[in-house]
Amino acid sequence: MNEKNKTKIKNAVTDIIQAIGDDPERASIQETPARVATAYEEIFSATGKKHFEDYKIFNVDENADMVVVQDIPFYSMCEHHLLPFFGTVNVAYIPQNGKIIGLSKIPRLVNFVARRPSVQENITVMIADELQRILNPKGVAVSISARHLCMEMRGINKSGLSTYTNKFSGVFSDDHELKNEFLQQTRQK
Ligand SMILES: Nc1nc2c(ncn2[C@@H]2O[C@H](COP(=O)(O)OP(=O)(O)OP(=O)(O)O)[C@@H](O)[C@H]2O)c(=O)[nH]1
Ligand SMILES: [Zn+2]
Repeated sequence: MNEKNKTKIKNAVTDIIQAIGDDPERASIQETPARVATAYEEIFSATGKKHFEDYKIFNVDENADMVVVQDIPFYSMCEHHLLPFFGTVNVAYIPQNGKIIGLSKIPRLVNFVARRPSVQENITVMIADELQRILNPKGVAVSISARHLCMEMRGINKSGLSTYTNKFSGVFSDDHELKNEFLQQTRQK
């Protein structure tokens, strides 16, 4: 993020502090607008970026049946209230022609997708679509369990609700046994 946009965030946060009835000059919050700008720079770092680029493809002789990376933590911000939603993601794919990706790149892909204002459904689909684009595997499965603070600390005010979303493509959408194997292995609480 460039300095001009960080300054915009700082000024906006100063206005918000004033509008909620606090004093931006109060000693302990004087640095808050700058802190929020730095935090937003990180939290929203992938805003507007369409494609994940930070990966290498490896070729192996034998195809694994199913590669699963489970319980990947994520944090995002809902695009309706700019409040956090967070939880865990499970990602599976079935390689094609021995094409695989470094395992660490899957949590990196999750971060890439999450670091923008979004909704849970879009994050779920975007992770699946990016993996499909990168590897052209036989199939991709993504499931997300998340808590939404906009439902917990305001509005409906219901604590502890979990929202579950799934996206299946390729063989995972055609083969019910495979889909169930994924869902059983990754069963989310
Ligand atoms: N489908 C979906 N909805 C979401 C997500 N995050 C937040 N929402 C919902 O987005 C909706 C926005 O609805 P609005 O009626 O425009 O906003 P609101 O008046 O603040 O709604 P309440 O939260 O019901 O008070 C709410 O129902 C939220 O619960 C998400 O990831 N997916
Ligand atoms: Zn919300």
